[in-house]
Amino acid sequence: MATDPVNPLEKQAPQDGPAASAETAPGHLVEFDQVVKRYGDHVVLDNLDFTVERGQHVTLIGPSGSGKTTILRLLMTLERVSDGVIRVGGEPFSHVLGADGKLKPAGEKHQRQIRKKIGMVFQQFNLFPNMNVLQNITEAPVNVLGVDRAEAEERARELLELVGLREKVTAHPTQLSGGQQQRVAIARALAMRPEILLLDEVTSALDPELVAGVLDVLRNIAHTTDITMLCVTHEMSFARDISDTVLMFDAGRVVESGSPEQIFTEPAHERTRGFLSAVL
Ligand SMILES: Nc1ncnc2c1ncn2[C@@H]1O[C@H](COP(=O)(O)OP(=O)(O)OP(=O)(O)O)[C@@H](O)[C@H]1O
Repeated sequence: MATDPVNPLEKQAPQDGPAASAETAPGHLVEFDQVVKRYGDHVVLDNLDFTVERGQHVTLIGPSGSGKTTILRLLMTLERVSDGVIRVGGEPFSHVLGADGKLKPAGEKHQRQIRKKIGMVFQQFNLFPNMNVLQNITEAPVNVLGVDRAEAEERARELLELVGLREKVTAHPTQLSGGQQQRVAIARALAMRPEILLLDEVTSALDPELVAGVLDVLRNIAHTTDITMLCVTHEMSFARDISDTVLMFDAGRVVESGSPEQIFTEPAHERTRGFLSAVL
């Protein structure tokens, strides 16, 4: 499919299977419904409720250990809920509906199907060291989604343009700076045409002088595409720029949520005020 070279994310190709039906599914794109995550006796997420709407940019802020990364890891099925239900596109993600009408923990296959809607960029870029930039970006679309190679390469080039690395098509990861590698990782996540992009402290592992370039790329994506974003960041000015909603976490719960203006200018909760005064 031909895509607009300036904004390759604007037109999302229809996907196979459940993902296609989720395109039209009513309601929240992501829903955490009374989600509990425990490690032994340690309650990391405590009856957590929140929703993300299609096209919304939601940022999770809060002190270290408050559970932000765990939320993204649950969505990537790197962890399982201890209790409660996560829904994506209206479908239970962590559970399936049994013949008896009751929800039971979902199997790997169900989770993999729904996970196709989700792309994630981690702190560490984790590019394949033996592949060049183009191969890194096209590997999963071709081998996981079965996209035609020529089509995947055309899209990869458009995405490289979007992240400002058009001239690095044949470079290998070791020939790139950390910031450039992270921009390739962003392109790689977008190449899967996710409905939701998860960003987990994507600049934390970068040298300070490389942070701005990566954040500018993400600002551009946030402002010029309609992709849904769920972002964990310690970069407060970035959170302010891209978010529709900011969720302030403490001890596995949302203590306050609101627009960036509300949260950063007039935080209502004492815990938010304390956190912001420490980090701003
Ligand atoms: N595999 C694990 N086993 C035991 N405890 C864990 C595990 N993973 C995370 N935790 C604990 O869960 C809590 C929440 O961790 P999480 O990484 O979600 O916090 P966070 O808010 O993202 O913190 P940070 O801002 O430092 O990344 C922490 O107390 C952490 O030690």
